[in-house]
Amino acid sequence: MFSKAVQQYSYSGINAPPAAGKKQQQPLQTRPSPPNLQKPSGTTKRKFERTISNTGSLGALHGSTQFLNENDFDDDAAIDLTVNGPAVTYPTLPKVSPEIIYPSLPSQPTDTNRPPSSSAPVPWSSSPPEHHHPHPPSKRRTVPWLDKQGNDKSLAPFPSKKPDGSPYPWNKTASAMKAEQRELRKINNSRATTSKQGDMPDEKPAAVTALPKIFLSEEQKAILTAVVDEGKSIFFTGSAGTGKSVLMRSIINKLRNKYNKEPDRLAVTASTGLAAVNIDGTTLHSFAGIGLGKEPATELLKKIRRTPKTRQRWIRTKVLIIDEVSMIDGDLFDKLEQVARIIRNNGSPFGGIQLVVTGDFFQLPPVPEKDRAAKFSFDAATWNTCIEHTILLTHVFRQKDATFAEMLNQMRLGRLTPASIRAFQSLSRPLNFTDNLEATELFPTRAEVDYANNNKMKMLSGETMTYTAEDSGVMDLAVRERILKYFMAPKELQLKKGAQVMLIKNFDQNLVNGSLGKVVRFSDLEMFAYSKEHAEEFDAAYRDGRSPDDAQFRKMREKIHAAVYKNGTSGRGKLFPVVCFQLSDGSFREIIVQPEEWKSELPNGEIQAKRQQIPLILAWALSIHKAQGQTLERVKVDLGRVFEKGQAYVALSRATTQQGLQVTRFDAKKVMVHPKVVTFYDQLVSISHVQGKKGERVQGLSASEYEKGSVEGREEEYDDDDEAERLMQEFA
Ligand SMILES: Nc1ncnc2c1ncn2[C@@H]1O[C@H](COP(=O)(O)OP(=O)(O)OP(=O)(O)O)[C@@H](O)[C@H]1O
Ligand SMILES: [Mg+2]
Repeated sequence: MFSKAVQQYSYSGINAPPAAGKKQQQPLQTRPSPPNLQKPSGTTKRKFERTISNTGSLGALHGSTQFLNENDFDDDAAIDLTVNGPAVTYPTLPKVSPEIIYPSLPSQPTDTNRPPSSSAPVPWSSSPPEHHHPHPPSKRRTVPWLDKQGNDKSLAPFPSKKPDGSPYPWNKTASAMKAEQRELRKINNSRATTSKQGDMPDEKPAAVTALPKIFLSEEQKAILTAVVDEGKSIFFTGSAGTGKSVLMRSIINKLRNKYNKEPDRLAVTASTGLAAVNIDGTTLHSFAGIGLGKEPATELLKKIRRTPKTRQRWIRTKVLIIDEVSMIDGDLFDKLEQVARIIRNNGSPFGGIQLVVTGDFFQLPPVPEKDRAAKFSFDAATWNTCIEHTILLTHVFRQKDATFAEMLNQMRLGRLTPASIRAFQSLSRPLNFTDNLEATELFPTRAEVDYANNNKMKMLSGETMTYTAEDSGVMDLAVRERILKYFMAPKELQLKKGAQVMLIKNFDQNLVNGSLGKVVRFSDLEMFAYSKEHAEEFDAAYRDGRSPDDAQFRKMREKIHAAVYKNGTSGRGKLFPVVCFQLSDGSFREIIVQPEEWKSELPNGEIQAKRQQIPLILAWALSIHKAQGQTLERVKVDLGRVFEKGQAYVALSRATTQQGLQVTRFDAKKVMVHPKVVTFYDQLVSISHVQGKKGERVQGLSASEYEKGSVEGREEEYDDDDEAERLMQEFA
């Protein structure tokens, strides 16, 4: 590689600046390196040269000397040049003066019968005789490669066996080599099988924000092409589990690549802070710089114009992503559309910005205004002009069981048949799992969630480990805190051995956001690595139930400690939770969980807030708000508590199977669907196929029943996560 570099750059002579008053030497011609260099016959070989201007006597000395590059002899061919055309004449260098007188060296005895140098060493030295040691050492110096008889050991044949008699690898017979390869293959296979049984590969799986390798369906690919290649403004929707989020992550990845030279051309936003952090984006309010966005568009315009950064953001944006659009109010949509046209001085819909919007209007509705009913985005006056294509994803991935998917779809549309109602009511039986991992219970409010988790933690003995998040971002701490408030990862995470936890980051194909597990111990990385390499020995010493003061086990643990901290470092590394996760295929995997990062980022890359925290939350209980978008193998819902429209469907549609779902107090009246949403989707697809069997009346609500829909007296318990949303929007 170097010779190539030399090849490329060997023409640009490096001329030191001339000494003051001296004329700049003509720089050597810098020429493009010729495509190929041949070694000419008979022409002068020129080495890679570097001329140094002569400054002063030392410089004069140097000046007359052609320094060749230290690697010059690496590969002559790479350096030799074809110097076609007239030989280059070089200016004759000035005579070096004054003459350099070298010190004369003492003459050496010229005795001709001097013994050959290869014979035993003669004590010759360049220092004058008088400097010689009066009593030369009696013992002759030994030369490492000569043996006692003075024979050169390096020429002796290499021993075929190691001192312990075993053959050197290169001296192995073919059959010995084969046996060794068989042995190695056996070890690797056994290691592979143990990892299949759920042991974690040693290295920590780096968490990924995009979902692990998932092959998009034809429907998903068609939307991806329309957005990324054709630049269409698309709204894609579908029932829970139809792959909207997976597709949105793929679209964001592709668009981030497309605009990687101008990242501020792509704005990644979502209606809620939680959904925004899930896609490393920011909230729509924050992107727009409109605060809560309650004022009329003219006021919002003033607000935006007062902040050049925000105005610039509007002008630079080419593609605006909006995830979980169902919570965006229709009036706000219209105001933003008007702002876009005016700020960008562009009369096209949304000021010419390409919109990529997804969500499910049957799930969480817009946060209702105090003084008026919520207005869906599709009710916005400008929705139909801004959205060129609306595409419905129909293939449900989350639920493999078609009957269960149908039940959920009827619930989504508010058209439950009596059979489906009976089926849901039959799911009130308790769930029994043998691996002491309980179902995660979903509650409408955070207070109920904290109460349930804390109760469970109190029942665990053992020490509490507290992990405090490392936060960074905008300087204004109040603003930063408001954003961090809606991060899934908590500021303080308290864990105990035996705690039920949920992974809140995608690690790989099997360990994803939503995977459920139990904390089995706390360990530093060295000890964890040892426990993987010496699983049996470690398990025997540390398995549960081994009383710590049992001498036998104490000895085993001391031996392991000595092996792990062999260089005497008593200082154990930081302790992290070791969690045994249950995978979707029923197997288990044990990993050590280290801190991961979440951030809320503006299109220009400005980090509003960033959090480093262990990617786990307590998972005996979870709020429906936080469960939005999650896929859960084991889930419990008390429908008697649910009061917000769409929440029942959001809660139950997290489950992947009926076996993993427990529903108590199922009441079809709680299934509240806004008739406008039904009409909107009717236009997308005839929903006749979900009508009940001939003559069966399907359960549904009229518009008035829907408006009355919220259960009396429970509004005050609004999930304070939504309060956080409201607050967060204030931040914007
Ligand atoms: N093309 C695909 N191939 C295989 N699995 C997929 C595919 N797309 C999505 N999935 C899986 O289906 C489940 C649901 O996907 P995703 O969360 O994207 O659905 P969603 O429509 O966003 O659901 P929700 O409305 O609840 O947010 C996930 O477990 C995901 O891994
Ligand atoms: Mg989703």
